[in-house]
Amino acid sequence: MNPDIVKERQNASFDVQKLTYILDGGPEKTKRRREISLVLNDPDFDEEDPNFLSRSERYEQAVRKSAQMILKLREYGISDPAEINCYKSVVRGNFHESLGLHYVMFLPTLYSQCDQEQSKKWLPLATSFEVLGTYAQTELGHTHLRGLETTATFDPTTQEFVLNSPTVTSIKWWPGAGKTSNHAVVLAQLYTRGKCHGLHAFIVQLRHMDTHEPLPILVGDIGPKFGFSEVDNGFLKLDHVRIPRENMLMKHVEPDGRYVKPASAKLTYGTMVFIRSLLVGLSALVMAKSCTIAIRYSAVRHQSEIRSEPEPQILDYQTQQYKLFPLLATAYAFSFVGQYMTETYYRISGDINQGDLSELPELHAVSAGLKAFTTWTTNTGIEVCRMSCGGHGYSRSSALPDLYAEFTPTCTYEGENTVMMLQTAYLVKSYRQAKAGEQLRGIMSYLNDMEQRHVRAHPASARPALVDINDLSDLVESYKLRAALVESAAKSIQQELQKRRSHEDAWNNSAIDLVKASDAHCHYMVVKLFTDKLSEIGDPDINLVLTTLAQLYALHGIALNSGDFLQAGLLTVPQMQQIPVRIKELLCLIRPNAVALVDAFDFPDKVLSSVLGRYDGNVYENLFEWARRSPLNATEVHESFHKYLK
Ligand SMILES: CCCCCCCCCC/C=C\CCCCCCCC(=O)SCCNC(=O)CCNC(=O)[C@H](O)C(C)(C)COP(=O)(O)OP(=O)(O)OC[C@H]1O[C@@H](n2cnc3c(N)ncnc32)[C@H](O)[C@@H]1OP(=O)(O)O
Ligand SMILES: Cc1cc2nc3c(=O)[nH]c(=O)nc-3n(C[C@H](O)[C@H](O)[C@H](O)COP(=O)(O)OP(=O)(O)OC[C@H]3O[C@@H](n4cnc5c(N)ncnc54)[C@H](O)[C@@H]3O)c2cc1C
Repeated sequence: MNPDIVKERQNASFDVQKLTYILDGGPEKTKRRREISLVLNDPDFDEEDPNFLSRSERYEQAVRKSAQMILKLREYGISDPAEINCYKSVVRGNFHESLGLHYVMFLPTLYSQCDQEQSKKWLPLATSFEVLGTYAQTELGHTHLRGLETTATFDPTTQEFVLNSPTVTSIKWWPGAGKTSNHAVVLAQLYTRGKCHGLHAFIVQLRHMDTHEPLPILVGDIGPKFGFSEVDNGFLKLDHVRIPRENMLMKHVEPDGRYVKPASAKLTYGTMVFIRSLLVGLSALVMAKSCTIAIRYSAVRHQSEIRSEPEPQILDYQTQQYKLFPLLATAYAFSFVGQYMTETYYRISGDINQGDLSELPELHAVSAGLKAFTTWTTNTGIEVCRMSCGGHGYSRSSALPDLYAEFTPTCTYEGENTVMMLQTAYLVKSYRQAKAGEQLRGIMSYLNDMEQRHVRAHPASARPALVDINDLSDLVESYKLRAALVESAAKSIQQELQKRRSHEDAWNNSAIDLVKASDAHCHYMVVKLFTDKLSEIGDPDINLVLTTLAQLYALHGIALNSGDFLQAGLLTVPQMQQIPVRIKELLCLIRPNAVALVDAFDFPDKVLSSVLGRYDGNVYENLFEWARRSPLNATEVHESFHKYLK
């Protein structure tokens, strides 16, 4: 064990184990997660580092791993969805699996959209992995759902739908598992009796069940990408492909071609809401991994000098702390927001299953906004962690390049982040309702008292100084008032309408304000949920250290967005000048607990897969060993010497 890291652990002021329990949701859950993590000792999962493999080898390795996972899940009797998720995230490490989409999109779509008869047919096939599925929605030319071109035309004479990609731009593009899957959920515009009824989901067989040869359908892999090398993102061109009427999910077409409206057309989009909710938790996980690597490495890396003494640990540099500790605070904040998002998703989708759709718009708005907010923040955070590790952060051995490459598409898939932030129509609507005197419920209820607060952009000098910057509840209150930026967005729309612009143009001309409002709303939610969590934590040592992190999260956010807080008169200039001073004090308070705080995330070394983030801190000898495994070192003299240099 590296002596620096031993010393760090001795300095901790709280019980790491107890904090792990809080993150997991209780000691029983930690125990179970650790039992599941023992699978890492299984020699069947001993794999070569994918960084040393070609794309084709990586794909093959991923398929093998996916198949092994299925067999082992059966062998170990793991069937609870949360436990399957835990098992997979342990085995998957920092990469994706080839059957990922089958689990996260195909199966959930079947579960939520099959009627009884369809469930009876498709669920046994899909859960036994005879049917391997993908989710084909995006097209070469479109992702905006109303603009999708693929058609499904009902033919009552044969009781079939005819699926067609009429143009190049309508070719399905991106669906994972282009080579792996034999079925797809295809999203297409439904036509029956000559009328278009919008987007619906259909199950389409793509490949022969025994030979895996494609049916008369053009299907394949779209080629190498920024990351996602394990995943065969695919293309799919359908040329008048016929499928039985029974393959339309939720069966909205009667045998005579009559269309039966669903309770809400948006239920077809349910799987996206599910994944967006999951991505909030994934952001927390990846931020926590990145911080673990960068903070452990910063504790064992010595460089330069502060005083004329031996080289200090780089974690002692104030600037290093300023780079990493706000991200550490973010990892904790997002962990609690992830827990909230999961609970909210299951609560509201439970109501939806019972026929109560009243909270669907809020679920959509919250999941879209938090997905965008947390993935954007995490994406930039991983890169800060990588840079903070200097040159060794650039090596794939650090895992940080892989974490970045694998995570960055979360900002794009399941709804591009700007587009997701623009799903703030709900915010503006809520604002208008509150202004009209309606009492809002839930997370939007803070808009109820906006009129009394009169939060508007007028001179700070005309306002009382509301905020004690050392008081978390005051900080939550100022974030809440900043979230009233939605008022500016609503006003911008109003002004555009007064200039006789159409509603659509007024919306587009106010889009920057709308995204800002959405961002401020999400930021408020994160600060509030983090603060609320503190009241549940009885252990005084843990409460203290998490309160310090929550304060840092809140103040750092204000420092980054100082213009908003000043403009709205929520803070005075002298208070604003106090914030960097307080932030520096908080960095000093966090410093002795930094390693213990990342230890509490409890990532086994095999899951982190990072030479820099090793628990024992023995970085240098292992870096050397890792480099020696590079395929370029397989021979002492590379063949290129004989071919070109000699
Ligand atoms: C603790 C650790 C946890 C770890 C968990 C790990 C789990 C692993 C996670 C997964 C990881 C890896 C796997 C990765 C696999 C990659 C998957 C990628 C898959 C995809 O990308 S699939 C394709 C996704 N595509 C999109 O998301 C498209 C985005 N676009 C849209 O959604 C829509 O076009 C739109 C922008 C929302 C607009 O829709 P539409 O044209 O219908 O819009 P309207 O303007 O007409 O809106 C009408 C109305 O409907 C409301 N609305 C829109 N969407 C929804 C919805 N989903 N639900 C409810 N309501 C919705 C909208 O607000 C309007 O309301 P209004 O009329 O104004 O009241
Ligand atoms: C790794 C990966 C895996 C994927 N897996 C799948 C899958 O399994 N199945 C599937 O169906 N799809 C999948 N996708 C596709 C993914 O869902 C889309 O890429 C995503 O929805 C974004 O759409 P787009 O690529 O068309 O971007 P575009 O919508 O073309 O975005 C380009 C730019 O235009 C801007 N823009 C677009 N619309 C607006 C607007 N209304 N207002 C303001 N700005 C706008 C965006 O902000 C962005 O800056 C995957 C994508 C990736 C990268």
